[in-house]
Amino acid sequence: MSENGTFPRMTGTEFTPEWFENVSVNRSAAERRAASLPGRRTVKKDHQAAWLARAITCIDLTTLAGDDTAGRVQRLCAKARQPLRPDLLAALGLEMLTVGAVCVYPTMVPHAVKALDGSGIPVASVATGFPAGLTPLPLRLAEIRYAVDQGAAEIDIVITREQALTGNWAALYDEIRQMREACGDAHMKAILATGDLKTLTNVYKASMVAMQAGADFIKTSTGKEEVNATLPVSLTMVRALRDFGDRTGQRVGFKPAGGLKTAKDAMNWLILMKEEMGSRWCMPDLFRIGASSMLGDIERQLEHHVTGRYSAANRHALA
Ligand SMILES: O=C[C@H](O)COP(=O)(O)O
Repeated sequence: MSENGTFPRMTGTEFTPEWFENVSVNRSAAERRAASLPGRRTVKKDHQAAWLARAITCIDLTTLAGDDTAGRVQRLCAKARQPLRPDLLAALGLEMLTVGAVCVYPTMVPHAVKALDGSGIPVASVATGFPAGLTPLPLRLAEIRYAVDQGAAEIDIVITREQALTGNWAALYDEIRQMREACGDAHMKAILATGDLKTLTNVYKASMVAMQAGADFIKTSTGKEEVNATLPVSLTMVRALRDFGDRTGQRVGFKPAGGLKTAKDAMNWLILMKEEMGSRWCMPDLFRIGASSMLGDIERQLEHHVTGRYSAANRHALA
């Protein structure tokens, strides 16, 4: 949440290709900078438990599987309400901790809304023909409206990769703008599916177009591409959102997602955000981690911090 206690919606800008058309991202420089991040001491070791607790508050706890059921979603929501065992929470000196959101497919939204009632945890829904985004645009827009009607407060849309791959940036802008309208008051996260975009230059340009079209967050991946969230891609997107913020004063959030499974991943991405954007971007209104199976490892690491022992991984099996 922002300082005034609300989640401000982004307005975006007119389509402004001058802000990105001549940009070229140097891959080896991005890779070098990304490789240096995990070793940095930005987040001190002594404070790691606090940072891991912070990471939990930024997780979009996710299930996006073909065999999802109401029961699985209910169990996930119970975990979202109480992501850490009460004894660990108490040992860390925390009274309460919840995840950032629960992220599900559209038909699972009503189950999640019901299970999270009264918790203040928002339900996020993927939409727009997730993960490929290749259903006709009117159907993709209708899917957004359906999910919002069912109670989703956040919508994770996917972009049409073809428009990025062919440099049809105006068409990409128009499409995302329509999705933005369809979201109404719901927050929109734009998934770029960066593993499909071939170059970091495309990643930068697609990020800029999504933000101009009014995305509240830019998100790396669906979790279904061959390559999902990586640090060089994330660095490129974060630089784009920093440039966008410098030009417009708008604060867009960032969501890495896909293949992030460990407490170490959480720390690496928090270090990236802190180094590139400052502590303000390490809060759930501006940073989320999309993950179906990271929470268990964070819980294990926090248990080790508190008790000096690791318990078996299957004690923290869910999420
Ligand atoms: O949006 C979140 C991702 O789909 C989660 O991907 P994951 O299952 O690899 O954690």
